[in-house]
Amino acid sequence: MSTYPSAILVFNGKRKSGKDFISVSLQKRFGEDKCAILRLSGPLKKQYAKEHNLDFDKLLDASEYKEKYRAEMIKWGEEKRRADPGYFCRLAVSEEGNKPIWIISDARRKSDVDYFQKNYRKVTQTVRIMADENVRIERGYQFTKGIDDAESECGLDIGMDWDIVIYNNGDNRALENKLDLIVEDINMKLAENKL
Ligand SMILES: Nc1ncnc2c1ncn2[C@@H]1O[C@H](COP(=O)(O)OP(=O)(O)OP(=O)(O)O)[C@@H](O)[C@H]1O
Repeated sequence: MSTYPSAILVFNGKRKSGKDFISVSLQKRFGEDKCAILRLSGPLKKQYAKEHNLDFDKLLDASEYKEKYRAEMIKWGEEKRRADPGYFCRLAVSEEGNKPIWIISDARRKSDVDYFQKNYRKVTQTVRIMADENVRIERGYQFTKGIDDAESECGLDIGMDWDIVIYNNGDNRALENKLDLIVEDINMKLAENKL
């Protein structure tokens, strides 16, 4: 079940830039009762598993199973999106969108951003998480051909005008200040009915 949200943050960032870490930090600040994290990759995996008779739980963890199907699953996802660009966004919203604030933790394509900007224009803000490559490597990133050079990882690297940019290079005090400001701004706008 979903309700019309009061505020949406649509996140994008390279692998291991800290999208999940920051989503959870922000959710804690807003309160879990008010803020939901919507992962677009969740419904993709669920649908893929369903249509291909696979074990959904194994697809979600970092097992060999996931690696085996990853490339095939990306291709399948692209085809679904081509036919219906909002397909996975709609599924994510219908499963998790029952709290007033949504964090979309993993927008990967222009069509993902478009979906929220088009359907929830007034309440949507786009957020780019930035981290240097050496920091991402320390967090476990390893360039993988066919994945890190594919549209699913690079589709939003250029041509976007982000509402908010968050730097996550290890200075956690600066990060916390930034997250506090984001939460303050949204809470203030909500209180003033500006969102
Ligand atoms: N500011 C931070 N302080 C401490 N640890 C961090 C910070 N940012 C990220 N990490 C850690 O780095 C690792 C990668 O971060 P995270 O999973 O959030 O990245 P991601 O962008 O969601 O990655 P992926 O695209 O692969 O899902 C995690 O173990 C996370 O806990």
